[in-house]
Amino acid sequence: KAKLFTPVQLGDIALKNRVLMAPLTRNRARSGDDAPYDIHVTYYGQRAGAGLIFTEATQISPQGKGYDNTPGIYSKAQIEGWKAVTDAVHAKGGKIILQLWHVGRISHPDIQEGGLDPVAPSAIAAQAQTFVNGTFVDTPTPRALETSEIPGLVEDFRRAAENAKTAGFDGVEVHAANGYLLDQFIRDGANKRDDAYGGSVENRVRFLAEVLDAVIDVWGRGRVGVRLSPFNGFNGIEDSDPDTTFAHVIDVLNEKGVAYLHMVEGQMATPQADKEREAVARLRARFKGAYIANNSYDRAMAIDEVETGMADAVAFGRSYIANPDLAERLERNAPLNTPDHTTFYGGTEKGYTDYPFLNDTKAA
Ligand SMILES: C=C(C(=O)O)c1ccccc1
Repeated sequence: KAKLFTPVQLGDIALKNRVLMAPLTRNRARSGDDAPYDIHVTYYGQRAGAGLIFTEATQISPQGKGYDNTPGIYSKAQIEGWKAVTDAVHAKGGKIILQLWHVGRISHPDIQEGGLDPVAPSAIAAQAQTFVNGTFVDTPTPRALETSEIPGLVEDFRRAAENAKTAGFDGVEVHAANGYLLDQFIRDGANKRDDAYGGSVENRVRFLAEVLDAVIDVWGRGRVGVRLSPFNGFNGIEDSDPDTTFAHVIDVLNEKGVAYLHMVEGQMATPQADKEREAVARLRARFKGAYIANNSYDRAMAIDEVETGMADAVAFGRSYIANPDLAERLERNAPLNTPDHTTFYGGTEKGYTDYPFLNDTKAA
């Protein structure tokens, strides 16, 4: 049997297989309180065959929200909503961790409490759009955070990590990828600060290091992972020297002893270019923990990536949208449902919980 379909230990978390469900924003949290509800219990429960489920990105505070209907992990209703999700996944023998998210400048005053400007390391607008009140809007110039606000943000991550524990998750992932707040601090295109959180690579990675200290204090290093996207330009983020910048980020992850690194390889939803593949391989070799590969993998690529030891597991996004039983289908080399991209974002059951299982397929 291919190694992809065998168990693996991710820090303190034992996984039954190495076919993981990647974090997927679906914009279906309940309007009004941004809490998960019964359709989320069904959706995640259906996908419990994955070795591990990463939840969709989940904001740590109202300030950390950037899009319509993304879920939070800061209120009682949200914690209760997520508890029903983790109970359903565990009842079916699955494992699930929550992705802790703060969008930073990828937001809009219309979605911020009191209509305030979104916050970021510097007052530099992303060349990006977000989806607010049912329409795409340009992200505005954010307000640069005061140095004195950083400890409060670290506390927001700590509290969210504690709430995730209350909600029954098996661990948490710190979202430091895809041009959101932590990535905005790391990459020099968005961070022009002249205090201890800007300038040198060490300074730009400081905020992530402090967040990891807080989250590891809550969970222990064996149940904390990090999502990175060194070469992804999504949300208008860039760095003048990603190899150097992310080599230092990896050194910090090694120093903190995080359980795993979850890498968005290359550009969003695009197979890697050769130079990106080589750069990712250098970063992967530098990291001392477990490595999860992600981004446009198909069955053959995933089998090979794990067989050669390049990755300990592979996370699938769009394939898991359309195939609740993806792990089983891949192991049996069965046909896959085609994802309907028109229902990726927003709505309710349609395109969310209504994809068929293999054994649902009418006899041919
Ligand atoms: C949370 C996201 C990410 O990490 O890229 C996201 C948000 C909106 C659309 C797609 C993806």
